Amino acid sequence: MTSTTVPAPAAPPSSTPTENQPIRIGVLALQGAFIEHVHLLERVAQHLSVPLSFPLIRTAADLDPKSLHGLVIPGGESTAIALVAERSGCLDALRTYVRARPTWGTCAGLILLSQSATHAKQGGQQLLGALDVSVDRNAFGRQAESFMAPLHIKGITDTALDGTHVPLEGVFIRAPVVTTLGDHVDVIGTVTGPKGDERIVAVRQGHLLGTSFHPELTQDTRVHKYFVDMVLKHVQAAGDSS
Ligand SMILES: NC(=O)CC[C@H](N)C(=O)O
Repeated sequence: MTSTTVPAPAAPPSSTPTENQPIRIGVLALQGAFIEHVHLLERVAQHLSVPLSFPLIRTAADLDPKSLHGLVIPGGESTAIALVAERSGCLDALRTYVRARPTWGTCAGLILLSQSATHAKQGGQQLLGALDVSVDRNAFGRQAESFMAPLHIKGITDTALDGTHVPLEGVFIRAPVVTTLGDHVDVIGTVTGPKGDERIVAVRQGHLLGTSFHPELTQDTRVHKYFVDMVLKHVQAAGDSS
């Protein structure tokens, strides 16, 4: 496993029970835009006093819930990620992991986390099934119909320190939308699509986060900070950093 560690800057001791052990947030690196997530997470880590590391996750052994505190499943192609996961023998470990620890799926990652997906390939597409939603894959059309749109996400400030309004920039590339929701799923973001209709593009279900856009392709670290905070709170609540 490749690992990137960002040393914590000299700062007052944190209340997080890390005992100098880094909190490890993995990025699934089977296919897709994984390294971009590592870069944004590293930028978030530079502003925190807690030591964090961001291992690239490729095997079942990498997915030990005792030593991996959170996981990002990147965008890419959900069928390809599922296929590689199956062939490399980590699909079941992923299924177990995402039920236990904070996991954020972006775009293809959201599709993988969900319980069902339309436009799944004939013969079925392997999903992790932890997030109680159905998604419509490629709901906005093909690659050429990719678009950017301003977004507001519940729980993420869109007011800058000087009081100006700075919405997140949503990058949608062959993006899915959430079409049905289980009782425990909160809608935290919608977007007005190119055809003027309001679509669900960000959801939260306890320790799971799903976004159909790509914050890792922008310079804005707010969604990554939101997820890091989710992981830190989960570690604190569980007292399981060792
Ligand atoms: N940018 C993306 O991750 C696209 C996901 C793609 N629509 C899929 O089905 O996997």
